[in-house]
Amino acid sequence: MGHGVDSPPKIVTGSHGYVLEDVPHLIDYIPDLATYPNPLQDNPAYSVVKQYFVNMDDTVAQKVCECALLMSEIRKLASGGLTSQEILIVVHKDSPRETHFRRAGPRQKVYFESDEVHACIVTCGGLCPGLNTVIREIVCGLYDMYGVRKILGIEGGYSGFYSRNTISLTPKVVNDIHKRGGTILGTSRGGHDTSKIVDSIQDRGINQVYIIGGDGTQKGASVIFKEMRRRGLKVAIAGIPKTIDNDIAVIDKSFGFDTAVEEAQRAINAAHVEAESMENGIGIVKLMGRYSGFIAMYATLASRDVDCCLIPESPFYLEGHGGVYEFIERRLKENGHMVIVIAEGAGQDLLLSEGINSVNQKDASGNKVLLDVGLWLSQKIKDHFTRRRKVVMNLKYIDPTYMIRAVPSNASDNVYCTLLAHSALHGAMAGYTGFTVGPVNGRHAYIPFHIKSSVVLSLDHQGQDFLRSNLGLGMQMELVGDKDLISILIPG
Ligand SMILES: Nc1ncnc2c1ncn2[C@@H]1O[C@H](COP(=O)(O)OP(=O)(O)O)[C@@H](O)[C@H]1O
Ligand SMILES: O=P(O)(O)OC[C@H]1O[C@](O)(COP(=O)(O)O)[C@@H](O)[C@@H]1O
Repeated sequence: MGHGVDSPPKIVTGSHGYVLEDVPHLIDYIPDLATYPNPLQDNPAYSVVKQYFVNMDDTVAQKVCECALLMSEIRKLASGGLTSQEILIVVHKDSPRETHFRRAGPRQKVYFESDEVHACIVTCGGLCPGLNTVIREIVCGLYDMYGVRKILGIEGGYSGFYSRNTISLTPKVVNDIHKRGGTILGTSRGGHDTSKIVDSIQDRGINQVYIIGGDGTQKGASVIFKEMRRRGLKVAIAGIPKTIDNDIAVIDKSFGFDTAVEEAQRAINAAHVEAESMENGIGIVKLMGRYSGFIAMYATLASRDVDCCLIPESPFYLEGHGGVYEFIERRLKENGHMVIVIAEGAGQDLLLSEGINSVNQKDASGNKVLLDVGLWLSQKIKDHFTRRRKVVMNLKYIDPTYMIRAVPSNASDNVYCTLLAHSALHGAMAGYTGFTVGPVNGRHAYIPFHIKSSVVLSLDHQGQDFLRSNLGLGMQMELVGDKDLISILIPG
């Protein structure tokens, strides 16, 4: 048994350019595994649903818009009873198209007996609203749907596998945790020691590992999976992607993002109240977004109080025609006050060019530590207007980052986390491994690690196109300067 560490990705091709980026399965390296009927079929809740299980050949198209289904094929599928949405998104493996992923969901056969399962859950990296909901739903889903009784919580992220305690998780223990922020398991950066982690999993007899975390975490999960496969262990590794920044291209949305946008409204409201209460009032709010401006942009669009939104994808400048100073001056003249939202990753090049430098500091996981652009911008604006232009202005700076991250997930994220957790555990029970899970065009899919960890979505041009094509509800966008600065004017 066992398999080369560098086994190539499982890619299945079909006619009409169909490509399935498949996920590994335990039988890839342990061929004679027994299968069992899915216990869900005996569950009274499912007995009335005849087509509950996902067909082995169902896959999800990555790009709906590029699907080139012929009308004749659409008619054929429609006559087979599929809805138009299913025709576009869930297709049989023989249908023509580009990249596809295996559709998530419960399978007819499972590769674990209920009392054989010994699962564990770990949360790694930064906090994000919804972590507790995902934990809760993995525990309750395994327990209630599959009759699993042994579920361990690993405390303190990856390093907790070999240096911390574990908690026994039952539906009773996790019952109310979705109402709390953070993660009941604790989390950490750094400390990924593959062989110690895999030893710990092996020594404890764990055979399903649920790993909740961002890009770094999923890279770590991928390495753990490869080592499991090398050792030939019957252990399913399921990743659940977490990023509050919502910057993973392949999935529709990440959990916690909705909550973050909602929570950011409180900071923007406060900035607006402060700004409009004073002569020449300026409220500046820094929001999360290391490499992408999704939170800043969505929070801006949701609020209608924001005049200018600066994101990492669009470089901006301060001085001269088309610069931020000019824009502020005009806005104050027009309206007497203004609100600026800036994503944490925006304008980093400007700080560096001024010699403000973090000596390339990295956090324990190796992520670059960003300079505080919100503080910097606030100071620059104060200096410019009070010293150089002799204008009386009042500036208030709000950085709500950790207040936003620490809240419990909202109702919509709770629903999403529940579905995500269920998709993950159905996949692990069905013997899939080395995958992350997420919605692709509205359908949950199992996505191999190599796809997940390599793509980060940038709003770049898309952001501007998105705004251009979607504004019209009384909002107006203005591109200032060399079409670099995105500013959103929202008539009060
Ligand atoms: N390339 C990598 N290989 C293995 N482990 C990694 C890798 N990158 C990050 N990790 C581990 O993943 C965990 C979380 O990573 P981090 O970057 O802090 O957060 P996030 O998962 O949110 O991106 C840390 O324990 C870190 O050591
Ligand atoms: O202060 P910390 O814990 O290092 O986290 C800060 C980082 O985490 C984030 O909030 C989000 O990270 P994720 O995408 O992994 O959820 C970034 O926007 C930010 O750069």
